[in-house]
Amino acid sequence: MAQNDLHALLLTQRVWSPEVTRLPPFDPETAPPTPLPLFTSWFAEAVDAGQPEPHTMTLATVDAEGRPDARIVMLHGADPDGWSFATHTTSRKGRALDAHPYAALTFYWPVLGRQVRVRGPVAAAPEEESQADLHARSTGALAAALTGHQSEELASADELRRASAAAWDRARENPALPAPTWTLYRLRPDTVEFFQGAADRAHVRLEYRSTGFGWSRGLLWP
Ligand SMILES: Cc1cc2nc3c(=O)[nH]c(=O)nc-3n(C[C@H](O)[C@H](O)[C@H](O)COP(=O)(O)O)c2cc1C
Repeated sequence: MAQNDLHALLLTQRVWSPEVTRLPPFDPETAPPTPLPLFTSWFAEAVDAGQPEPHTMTLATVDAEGRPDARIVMLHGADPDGWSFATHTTSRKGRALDAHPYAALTFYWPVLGRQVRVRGPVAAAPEEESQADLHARSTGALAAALTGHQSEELASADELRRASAAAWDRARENPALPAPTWTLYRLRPDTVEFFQGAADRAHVRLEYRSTGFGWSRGLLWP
């Protein structure tokens, strides 16, 4: 596609068209004093509104050289200990988290014009907990974890097909097989920001800030 076509196409695109998006009012005065209940209710509302894959999020990290990177991962849970996700310690993001154990998560739920941003230090869960979390998931999740080598250079698509087929066999034969580098991480938030889009663009941004003992809250200009 020529550059001009792309530019023209971009100009035809809209965010929050009324056919796909409902923009609920959000009064920050009525928000709970801590971010977790609000996240939980916004997540349930995204599910109810038919948001595809609401449990996927962007995980942003910073590597040893101070360079940022970001990719999609799945949310495994959110509770008073933090927001959790799982990956290989040996992957690019795993190595970045080793160098800088601090990350940002971003959720985008366009059916409701909502974004949630969570930032804070990240810690790996104990080995047994990581493996239990993996074994509670699907055979495909275990097969993918057992395939391993995440982020390493791949010589050919054939090599992956063979490794993946062998991993599926092992996962089916032994659903309790450990995937040693697969690790559950928890991000304990310093800040959690809730963004509610508004048709007149006077969007609401409510940021919760951890004080170490509890939470303070404030609005941000959109
Ligand atoms: C919808 C979706 C969900 C994903 N979930 C995960 C996940 O939970 N864990 C994971 O390690 N990679 C997941 N990935 C793959 C990552 O986006 C990424 O390609 C991979 O983890 C390698 O990233 P890295 O090289 O930055 O470490 C997912 C990708 C997509 C598109």
